[in-house]
Amino acid sequence: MTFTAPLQKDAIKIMLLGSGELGKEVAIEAQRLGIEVIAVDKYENAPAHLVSNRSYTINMQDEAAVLEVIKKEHPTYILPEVEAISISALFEAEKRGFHVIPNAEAVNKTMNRKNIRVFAAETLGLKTSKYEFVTTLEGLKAAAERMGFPCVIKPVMSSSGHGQSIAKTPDDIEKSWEIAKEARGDASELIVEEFVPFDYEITLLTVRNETGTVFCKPIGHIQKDGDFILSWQPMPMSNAALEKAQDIAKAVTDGLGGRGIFGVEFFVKGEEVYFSELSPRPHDTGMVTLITQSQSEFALHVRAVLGLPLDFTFYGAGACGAYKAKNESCTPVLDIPDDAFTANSFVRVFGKPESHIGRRMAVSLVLDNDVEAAKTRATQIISQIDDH
Ligand SMILES: Nc1ncnc2c1ncn2[C@@H]1O[C@H](COP(=O)(O)OP(=O)(O)OP(=O)(O)O)[C@@H](O)[C@H]1O
Ligand SMILES: NCC(=O)N[C@@H]1O[C@H](COP(=O)([O-])[O-])[C@@H](O)[C@H]1O
Ligand SMILES: [Mg+2]
Repeated sequence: MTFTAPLQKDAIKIMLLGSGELGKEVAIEAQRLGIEVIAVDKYENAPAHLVSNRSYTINMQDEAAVLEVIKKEHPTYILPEVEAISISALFEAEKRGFHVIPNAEAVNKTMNRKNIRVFAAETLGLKTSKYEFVTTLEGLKAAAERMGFPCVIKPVMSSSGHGQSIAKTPDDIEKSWEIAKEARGDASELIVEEFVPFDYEITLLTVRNETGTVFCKPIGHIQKDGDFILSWQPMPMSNAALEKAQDIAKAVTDGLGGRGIFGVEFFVKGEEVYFSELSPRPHDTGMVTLITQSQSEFALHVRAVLGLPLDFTFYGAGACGAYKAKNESCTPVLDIPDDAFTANSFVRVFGKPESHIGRRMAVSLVLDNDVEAAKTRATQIISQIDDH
C-alpha cells in the first residue's frame, strides 16, 4: 500500500471515538505509519488527544454531535474506543460510505450485553453463563431468585465493571439495583448472570482482516470489582481448552465480520470454556502485549484496519499491572520509583488530566522467562507507585 504524510490532501485519516489509554496507543501506532489521527472524547486532554493531529471534545452519545465531527473530518476509518457512543451515528456514517471498524452492526452487537449475549448464546449456540434481562427492581428480584445466589448483576451497557455487582443473598438485590445506576453507558436494562465459579479467565486477542485471522497467546487476568488489576501472557492452559476458545473466538469474530482486533473474554472451568463478552477493539488486559509481542495489540489493530498482514513475534512471558489512583486531583502527579525502568520492565503513564479514586492512571509492564516472576514484579512495581 502507499503511505502519505499526515495533513496532506489525500492522507489516510483515522478517527478515534474514545481517547483513553487504549486509543492513545492506537494513535501512536497510526502516527508511526504517517497516518493522520483525529481523537474524540467527552473530556478535554484525554490521553489520545495528547498524541493526535486534532482533537474534539463532544458528547459521544449525541448522534448529531458525532455525525458533525465525522462530516467535518471525513475520516478514512472510524475506530470506536469505548462502549458509550451513539450507535445511530455509526449506522448513519456507514450508510453515507464511511468505514466503521469493524462495522456498525458489530459495534451495535458488542456495546450492549443483551445483543452480544443473545447473538453468542442463541444465534451461534455458544456456551455462556445462564442469564436473564430485567428493567425493574421487581423483575430483578424475581430473576435473581430463579438464577440462584450468588449471581452477577450488570447494566447492559457499561465497562470496566462500572455498575456491576455480585448479589450473594436476596438482601443484596436492592443494593445491586442502586449500584447499577453507576453504569458508564445505559442502566435502563440489566443482565442477571449465573455466577460461574471459574478456575481462571482469559482474554483471547483475535485479529482479522482479508489476510486471515490470527490469535495472540491467551492472556490470563485478575479482576477486582469488574476491572482488571493484573494480566499476564501466556496463560498456561490445556490445548483442549485453548482450541475450544479459539474455535469460539473464530465463530464470534467471523459472525461479526470486518477488520480489526477483538478481545474475546472467556471463563474456564476444567475443560469447560464459557464465552463471556468481547470488545471489538484492543482490550485493557491486552496492554501486556506492549512488552510481550513485536506487534502489540495496538499495532495489530492498525495493521488489521489498513488491510496489512498480521504476523508478529512473541518475545516471551510478561505481565501488566494496573495502577489505580488513590486520590482525587485536578493536577495528578504519579511517583514512580526509578528502578521500575529496567531492560525488561517499564511503566506507561496515560497522562489523564484528572485522577479519581480507582481510576486507572498507568500500567507496569514486565518481561521475564517465567510468567510467575513477571506477575510478581509487575505487582511489586504497582505497590511502589503513589499519587497525589
Ligand atoms: N457470570 C460471571 N461469573 C463470574 N464472574 C463474572 C461473571 N461476569 C463477570 N464476572 C467477573 O467480572 C469481570 C468483569 O465482567 P465483564 O467483563 O462482564 O464487565 P465489563 O464491565 O464489561 O468489563 P470490561 O469492560 O473491563 O471488559 C469478569 O472479567 C469476571 O472476572
Ligand atoms: N475496560 C475498558 C477500558 O479499559 N477502556 C479504556 O479506558 C478508557 C476510559 O478510562 P477512564 O474511565 O479512566 O476515563 C477508555 O477510553 C479506554 O481506553
Ligand atoms: Mg470484560
